Amino acid sequence: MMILSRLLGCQEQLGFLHQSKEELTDSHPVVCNRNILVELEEGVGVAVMKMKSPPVNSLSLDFLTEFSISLEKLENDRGCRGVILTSAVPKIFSAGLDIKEMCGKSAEHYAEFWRAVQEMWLKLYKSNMVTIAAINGNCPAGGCLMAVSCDYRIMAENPKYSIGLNETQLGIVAPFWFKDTIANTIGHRATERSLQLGLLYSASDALKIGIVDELVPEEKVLNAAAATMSQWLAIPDYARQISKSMMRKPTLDRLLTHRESDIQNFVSFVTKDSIQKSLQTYMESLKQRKG
Ligand SMILES: CC/C=C\C/C=C\C/C=C\C=C\CC(=O)SCCNC(=O)CCNC(=O)[C@H](O)C(C)(C)COP(=O)(O)OP(=O)(O)OC[C@H]1O[C@@H](n2cnc3c(N)ncnc32)[C@H](O)[C@@H]1OP(=O)(O)O
Repeated sequence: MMILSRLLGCQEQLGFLHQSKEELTDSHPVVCNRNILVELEEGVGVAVMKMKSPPVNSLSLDFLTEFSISLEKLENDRGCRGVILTSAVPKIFSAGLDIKEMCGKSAEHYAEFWRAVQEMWLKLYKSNMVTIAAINGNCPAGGCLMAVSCDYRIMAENPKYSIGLNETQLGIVAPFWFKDTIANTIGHRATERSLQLGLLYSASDALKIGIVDELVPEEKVLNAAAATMSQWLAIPDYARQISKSMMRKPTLDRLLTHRESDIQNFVSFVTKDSIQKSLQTYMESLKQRKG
């Protein structure tokens, strides 16, 4: 019930009611949501989802809810066959889960938050559409999860950007389905090293290890994503979708089977004093780094 009311509440915030005439053209209907801009190029059947939640596109409960609703709308739109996921915030793809959602809140809040994280991943990982991440900035932790849940990743070749699952550096543990998703991308051994050490890879190392598929100059990331999209869309949808599902279903089923216990694990993990302390110390270190 709480989730339903949040979804309904969010649908109003989503701004379907607030579109101006300038934002709606025949060829590029744009939906300006609070955190995500969705632009559907109808003739081509491709939507661009631009995350625009400054300063760092952190994945708050509101953001995740909006993301899942937006993706579901595209999934149900027969005119949309592909999605390019990118960022409208300079230098940042996404800073991952919003740490503020995991600090000093109630157990009920943590459970609701974690269900929204699961939902985002389930929707993205099982999408029937072709999904391409156009990674135009830093991409740690939950940001990396989003990227590796797509079918293909193109990253800006900027030595300042990094990508990876750095959870252990915060004193927390990536859950099994984060681990499964990255292992499906880079293999078991590389995942073991990557997770234990909480490695963040430079763009060039990310290409070498296979977290990303291609590097291009920053200003070409979106064009490169569009070019790759047209190659993938040249394959008949039905055959491609069944192949995708064959590869991903066991991983999806594992979370679906253990969804409630995963939420309980998260809540009991994150409510530990030691974990709260680690997260607070990490947030303070982010603030101090600035100064
Ligand atoms: C046994 C197991 C059972 C169950 C599983 C249990 C647990 C699993 C739990 C959790 C899994 C979590 C996955 C995650 O995604 S955790 C998030 C990890 N993210 C990070 O480590 C990234 C942190 N951020 C950065 O490194 C940088 O901000 C940056 C490189 C992304 C950008 O650098 P900038 O210099 O451009 O910006 P900053 O000045 O650092 O930041 C601006 C502003 O934003 C705040 N902020 C940054 N990241 C976050 C975040 N992830 N959440 C909330 N807020 C964030 C930062 O503090 C600054 O705020 P102020 O302006 O100072 O207020």
